[in-house]
Order: sequence, then structure tokens, then C-alpha cells
Amino acid sequence: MKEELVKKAYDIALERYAAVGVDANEAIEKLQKISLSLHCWQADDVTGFENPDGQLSGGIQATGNHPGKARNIEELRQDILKAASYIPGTHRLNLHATYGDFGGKFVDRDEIEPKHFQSWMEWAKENGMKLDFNSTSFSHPKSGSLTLGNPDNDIRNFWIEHTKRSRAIAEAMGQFQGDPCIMNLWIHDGSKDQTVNRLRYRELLKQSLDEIFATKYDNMKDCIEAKLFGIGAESYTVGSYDFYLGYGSKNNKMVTLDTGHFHLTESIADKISSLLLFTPEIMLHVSRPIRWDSDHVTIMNDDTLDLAKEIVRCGALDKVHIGLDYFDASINRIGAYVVGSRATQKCFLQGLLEPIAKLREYEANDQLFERLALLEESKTLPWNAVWDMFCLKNNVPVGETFISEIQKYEQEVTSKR
Ligand SMILES: C[C@H](O)[C@H](O)[C@@H](O)C(=O)CO
Ligand SMILES: [Mn+2]
Repeated sequence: MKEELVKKAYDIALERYAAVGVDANEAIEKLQKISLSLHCWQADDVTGFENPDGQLSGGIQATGNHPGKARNIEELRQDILKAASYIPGTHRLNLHATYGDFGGKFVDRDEIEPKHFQSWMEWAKENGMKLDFNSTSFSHPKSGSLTLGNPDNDIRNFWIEHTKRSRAIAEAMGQFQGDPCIMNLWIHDGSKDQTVNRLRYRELLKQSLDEIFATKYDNMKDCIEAKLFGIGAESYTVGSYDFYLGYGSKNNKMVTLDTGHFHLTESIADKISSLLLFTPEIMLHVSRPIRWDSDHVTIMNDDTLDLAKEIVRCGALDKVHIGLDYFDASINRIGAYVVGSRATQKCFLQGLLEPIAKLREYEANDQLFERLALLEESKTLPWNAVWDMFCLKNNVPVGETFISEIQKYEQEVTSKR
């Protein structure tokens, strides 16, 4: 798109927003400071490098067979950098424990060490990225249906050891990058059919977590991710939302809100203000559930807009970590990163452009028609002109022009894999 056109539209938008008391320049400055944590697993359908021929387990599924998935660490890094080049701003990379640089050797989960992630730390530094981390309890012979909540001590201790080591790796990453590494703990533990031992498994999970979190670190932050159900674990999930909300608020741990992990009509946006009062910070996994936790690519839909607007309204941008979590294997994977990331940023931009002072004034004066009218009108204010300017300033493609560039990368690189 022509630069003058973007600038012209932006000047008009600036005036239009000023009329409702909003400074669009300030919104751009704030958006610039929002870093997304890009999930490494969209590039290779959650395969990783521990056992590239293994099957994905743990109640999650990457469906589709689009050619060109990353097959090794070099390809994954190349694809992530390519995707990042179309996403305005500076972003983080979220690694799973199975994505270590294992040098072609099998390193079991209870043996992983910071050295297996050293090359990631250096690569991230070279490319101006910070790292986040996840323990990995799925896709392993000992995954079964119970890990940290398993009554079998050998299996439970194996996963405790893995998670302790994952925290030590996150600590090393945080130290290396001079910025806390956020470590997410999600386990799939659950039951396909009715269980008569709900309390037992939750007691065990609580004991495991207490043991895992006994070591205090300064350069990493823990977060615990709840889920409603998984495939093959439809009747019961040990780490439910109630469980982690209780654990997190009692033990000062962040709760991860994965937008695909709740009943479909539940508002994730409404959880933000409550969590902010009882837990230290919040981690998000922004996704798009279609009928279930299908992990479709995030789009600019009402759910994501509501969530972003609520975070801005709460003044909580510095307390909320925004990770993405989807894995669509049916479309170009670099395109999936770009569409989902840009959609998330567009939602936050609209939150930042909301005429909140006027809306709050109306509400305080009980002017409820006026509040509703302005909320409606603000949906069609020219936020897209501000978005285009943000892209221009960041030297990334404006509008849909990234489509042809990703097509070119597909023709020249990924289709040849
Ligand atoms: C691969 C991720 O860790 C996983 O998606 C987890 O965060 C999740 O959301 C499981 O449904
Ligand atoms: Mn998730």
C-alpha cells in the first residue's frame, strides 16, 4: 500500500479519535510495548525434537496435512523468524521442553538440562527475542492418563523430576536474557469415563506441585494452566480451573487462561478482573475454540476483542503475559502465526483506542443509553488506519500484502521440504 495513503488515513483517524478524547499516537506507543509470546509448536504441529516420529498424545490434536512443516531445529528457527518479520513489534518465543537442542541423541524428560537449551538462548539473543518455557508431559511412554496426579510413585516422581528440571531451565533462560522466563505447567491428567477417585488425584497433584515449587527462583515465573477436558479424557480433568484457581491464589502463582479451555459460552474476559485481585499476574494462551478446544488460529472475533479490551480497561497490560496457543496443520503454518498474531494485536489496539474516559463518565452519571451508543460507535472508528500506521512504523507489510510474501516463501522454501 502507498505510504502517503497510510499517512493520510492516519491523520484523519488521529482527528477522529481526538474528538472522542483518545490520543492515537499514545495508543501506538502502548501497542509497541506489548510483546506476544509466540508458541514454537505451530511450526511443526507440536512434534518437537525429542522423538520426531512419535505420536502426539495428551488429549490434543493437530489436524491437517499441509506440506512444509518444520522438520528440525534449523527449519523451525527459520520459519519463526520469517513469521516474526511480518508481525509488527518485538516478541517472545515460547518453547516446550521437547524442543531442546539434543544433538540427535535421545534425552529423556527426567534428564533435560539448561545445556540442551543453550543454543536457543543464544539464538534468541541474536534475534532480539526473549524466551518462555513449558514442561511437556504429553507424547511420552510414561504420559498415560495420569502424570503428576498418578498414584504410581515411580511415574509421578518421573514427572516431578521433569517439571523441576523444566523450572531450572526456565531459571537459566531468565538469567541469560536478563528478564524473567515465564514457565507454564500444563498436564493432561484426566479420565475418559467416570472416576470414583476425584479427590485422590487432585490431592496427589497438589502434593506434586508443592514439591515442584519448593525451590524458589528469581529469574523465572510459574504459571499453571487449567483445562475443561481433553480428547480421551472427557469426564474428568485433575487440573481443572477450580483446582488451579485455588492453588494459584493460595500459593501466589499465575493462572494461565487458555481461551479454548472453558465452556464455549463462558467469558474469559470476565475472569481477568477477579484473577488480578487474587493472583500475582496472568498468563494467557490466546486460541480459538470451535465447538471444542480445537486450537484454531486466533482471529479478531468478539471473544478476543472482549478479552483485550478488558485487560486494557483494567490497566493490566503490565500484569498480563500474552501467549498464543493454536496449532493448525491444515494451512500454511507461517501464515497461521502471522494471522493469529496480527489479529491479537489488532484486538489490543482497539482496546487502547477505546474512549474509556467518556464511557466511564457516562457510566458514573447513570447515562446508560449514552454509554451503549458510544460503545457501539467506537466499534467503527477508524482503528484500521491506526493499525496500518503501526505496521508502517514497524516496517512490516501493511494490510494483506504479506499474503504474497508468505506464498513466495512457501514456493521457495517450505514446499520443497
Ligand atoms: C502444547 C501446549 O502446551 C498445549 O496446547 C497446552 O497449553 C494446552 O493448551 C493443551 O490443551
Ligand atoms: Mn494452552
